[in-house]
Amino acid sequence: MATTTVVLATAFPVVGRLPTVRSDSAALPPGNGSIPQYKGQPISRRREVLGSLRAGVAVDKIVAVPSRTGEGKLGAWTSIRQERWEGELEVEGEIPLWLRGTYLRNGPGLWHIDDYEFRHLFDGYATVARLSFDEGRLVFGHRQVESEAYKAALSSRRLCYREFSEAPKPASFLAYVGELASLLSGASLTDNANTGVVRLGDGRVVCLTETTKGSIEIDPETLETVGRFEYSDSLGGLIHSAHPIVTETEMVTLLPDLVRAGYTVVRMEAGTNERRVVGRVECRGGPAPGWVHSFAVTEHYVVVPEMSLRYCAQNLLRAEPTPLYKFESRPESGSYVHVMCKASGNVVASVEVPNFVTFHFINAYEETDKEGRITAVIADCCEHNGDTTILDKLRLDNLRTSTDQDVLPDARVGRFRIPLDGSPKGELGAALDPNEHGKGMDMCSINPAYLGKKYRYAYACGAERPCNFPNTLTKLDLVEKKAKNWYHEGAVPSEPFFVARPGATEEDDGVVISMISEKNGEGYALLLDGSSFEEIARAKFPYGLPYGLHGAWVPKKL
Ligand SMILES: CC(=O)/C=C/C=C(C)/C=C/C1=C(C)CCCC1(C)C
Ligand SMILES: CC(/C=C/C=O)=C\C=C\C=O
Ligand SMILES: [Fe+2]
Repeated sequence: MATTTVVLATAFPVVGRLPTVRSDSAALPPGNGSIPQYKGQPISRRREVLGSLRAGVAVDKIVAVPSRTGEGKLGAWTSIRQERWEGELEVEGEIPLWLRGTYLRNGPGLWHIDDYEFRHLFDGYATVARLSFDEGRLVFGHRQVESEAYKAALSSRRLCYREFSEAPKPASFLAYVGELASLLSGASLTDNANTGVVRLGDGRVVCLTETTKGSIEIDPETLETVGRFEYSDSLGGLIHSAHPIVTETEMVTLLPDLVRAGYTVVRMEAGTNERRVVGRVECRGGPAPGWVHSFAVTEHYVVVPEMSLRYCAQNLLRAEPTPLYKFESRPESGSYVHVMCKASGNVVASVEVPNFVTFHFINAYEETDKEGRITAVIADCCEHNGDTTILDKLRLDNLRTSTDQDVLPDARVGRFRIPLDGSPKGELGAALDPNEHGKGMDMCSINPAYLGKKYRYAYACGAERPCNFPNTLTKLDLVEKKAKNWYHEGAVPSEPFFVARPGATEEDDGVVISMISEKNGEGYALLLDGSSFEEIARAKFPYGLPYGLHGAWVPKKL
């Protein structure tokens, strides 16, 4: 079998081999097929290797690689297994000399086990990419996160744990009863830490997902899996928000309580593994808590969203995915936002708000009157106009096949105003005209120095239509209510990540990093100037990377 070797002119050694590639995703037909059988039964969902990759690709051997001429296509949605790749990239343009440190990006990049294809973007096994910047040079690394779920799939060649939409199918009723027990104990839940990555105040780097056990420490330099991040407290809780708020001193997160619908707000001091309870929010709607992927904080408060898209016990138990996966839409139960005082743990406001759907909060801050009294909390999020269909639009067959159709549902910067005067209702509107960003809106970042404070700029992915996925990088000016957009035909950019210039006094003084998957199957790291939003540098990857979700910045130790 022919393979292509990528040779890079580099002062750094290139470590590792090119990835194992499953298929040319762009050419994959839609369709579901059946779930693999549990406990050694045959895997029944099979597909041919399609497109321009060489036939006979096997998962466990490096037998096919993309060529640099584009004959091996690696779109954003191509499943890739990469045990380790590391090497210096050639840079076009200029990387600012002050940019010293490592950008890490995590995401689900391996969407198959042998011939069995995962269905949903969120199912794939975690894949971390790194860009290390120093003295204007750039080193790239790429590696799988070695979760138990990933290792078990690799060795037994089948799905072994419950992923976001996939679950091993019990072979018999008895096995089903066993499954129920292991779901309740958490034993069957995945630890596939594929959503994001955070650098704790003490320097440890942890990959995360929504299951608590899916907290996995990695080495930011080698990307090696260090081991499971164990919480030393006895708070338990099988799930948590995938997006804790992390500062130099602490990490704050939410633990949804599926039994007594509510959320526990917890804080973990840097340097410890012990979460302590800040307070508890009782849900106002029922019967289960609303799904919480992320939340927001201000200087004094934690903003706890309660969406009417709620966790659903029946759907949690199902092996086959439903259109809303583990959730159900209950608009009649109402939507709420709760505000908890960080110092006392008291809930100081709990308001009903219009129906909303969000994955990602952008930021929040306190509104004050002329006397400096706090009158309200303002919280911004990437809001999908209350429409839950975005969740199903992130199915891989949709992402792979409807690239030229305008099927991305509209979204906006949803701005909540939560009064602190005891009023029963909060407001929700668009922070700027959604046409400014093509009515696509997700995957946001801000200057971290403005966390919880009044802020002006956010960076996110917007849309240039027609599209089936956010395909622009957009800089949002929330004061002027304008957006500047970066777009390249056919490209899929990942979350724009803002890194401030040390010593900067302007909010947008810094760079924005994104990884781009190109239409021709290649890809590159892109650096935009935070202020002008113009390109300042790019560096081509040795092969196109699968799409990734969220990132973190690890400053170079000086
Ligand atoms: C990748 C991403 O953004 C979200 C991943 C979410 C996951 C893996 C959720 C998993 C879950 C289960 C396996 C069962 C319990 C519910 C839930 C937390 C949704
Ligand atoms: C990629 C995404 C939504 C895109 C919609 O426009 C959501 C990702 C969620 C998990 O991190
Ligand atoms: Fe997320």
